[in-house]
Amino acid sequence: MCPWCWVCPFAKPGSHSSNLNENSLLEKTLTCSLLQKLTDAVAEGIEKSTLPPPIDLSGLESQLENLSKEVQELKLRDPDPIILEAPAQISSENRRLETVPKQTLKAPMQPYEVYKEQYLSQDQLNCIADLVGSLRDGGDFISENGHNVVQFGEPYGYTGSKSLQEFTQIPPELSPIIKKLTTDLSLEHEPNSVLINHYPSYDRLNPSQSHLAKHSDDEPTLLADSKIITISVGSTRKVLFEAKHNDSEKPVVLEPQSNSLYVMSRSSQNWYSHCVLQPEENESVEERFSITFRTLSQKFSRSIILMGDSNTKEVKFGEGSGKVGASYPGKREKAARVRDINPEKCVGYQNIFLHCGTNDLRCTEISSDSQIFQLQ
Ligand SMILES: O=C(O)CCC(=O)C(=O)O
Ligand SMILES: [Fe+2]
Repeated sequence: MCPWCWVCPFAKPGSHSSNLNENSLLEKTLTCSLLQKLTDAVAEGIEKSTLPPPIDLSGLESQLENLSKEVQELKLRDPDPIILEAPAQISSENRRLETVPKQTLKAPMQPYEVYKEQYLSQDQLNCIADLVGSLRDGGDFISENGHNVVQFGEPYGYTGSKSLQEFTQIPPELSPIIKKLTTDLSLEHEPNSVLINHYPSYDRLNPSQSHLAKHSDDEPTLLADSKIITISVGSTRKVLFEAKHNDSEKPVVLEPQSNSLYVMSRSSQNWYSHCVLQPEENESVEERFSITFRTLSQKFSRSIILMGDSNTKEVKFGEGSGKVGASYPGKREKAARVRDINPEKCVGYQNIFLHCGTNDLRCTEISSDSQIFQLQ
């Protein structure tokens, strides 16, 4: 690839636009050397001036040296390295370099936060069962890897999705359910996207594909602080949740009964994957429908979280004048110092801005302006 622009696959031609960049680079280099000369002159001036003797920084220097040593040791101390398969010619000494740190992050939450049986009234359940039955009979479902799907509302684009990515009206039968979910679960955002999964009946004589592959609902269009809600109708299946960063955490199995509800948070998707298991060979199960509700915004794929000290407080997210957010939805999280930054708060945002350092750089030993000159 072109080493000047890293885009075109050709060697640099004479008229390449990067010539322009090179010229400005040259100018900047000249400016830099001028600046360096100025800096040196100022430094020399300060040295010759009659300021009081400079503060002794040797203590600070040795502290820094110790800190560097500690960091170095910490890097080398790898309690249980995983040795990657090394080619035969690599000596055992070099194999130490071929290690990757073992990931044992503990999830700060459960894979799902609510499971409730007998959720809908009998009338509501009948109404939903009629709806999914008529969608199935009307040929509305499309076949995806292991099961069938139909989507309504904001289109949910995920890996392997075969649905048309266009808005379709949510069936009116689902509106009271969406209202009920929003109230019962005190949702911050009303779900605006419905994906119905159909898992066909299965038995040994009539075996069928009736499963959903391992995945996480972590698409960038899902609002970071939203929920993914599933209502089950029909026969039960096993939903398996597995921790993504901790092999020693036991998988969790949920068998959602007909007319049950389970709720996952958007953040739990970064810690757990889930799948619907294919029935066992000797099992005999009827069909199951899962009606899943999500809150999506196409703009959210440009979402921002801004973490920082009081200097960032004027940045207001949301719609309307003076607000960032019409195009770049997101939020500001206060983090006065580096240690206040909570990485878990960043989950689900596509752009993370950290504005920090000014409070951490505060130097309590400096009591007057004149002392500032002494810190070269
Ligand atoms: O059917 C279920 O319970 C799970 C559905 C699911 O994971 C999904 O639609 O993303
Ligand atoms: Fe899912």
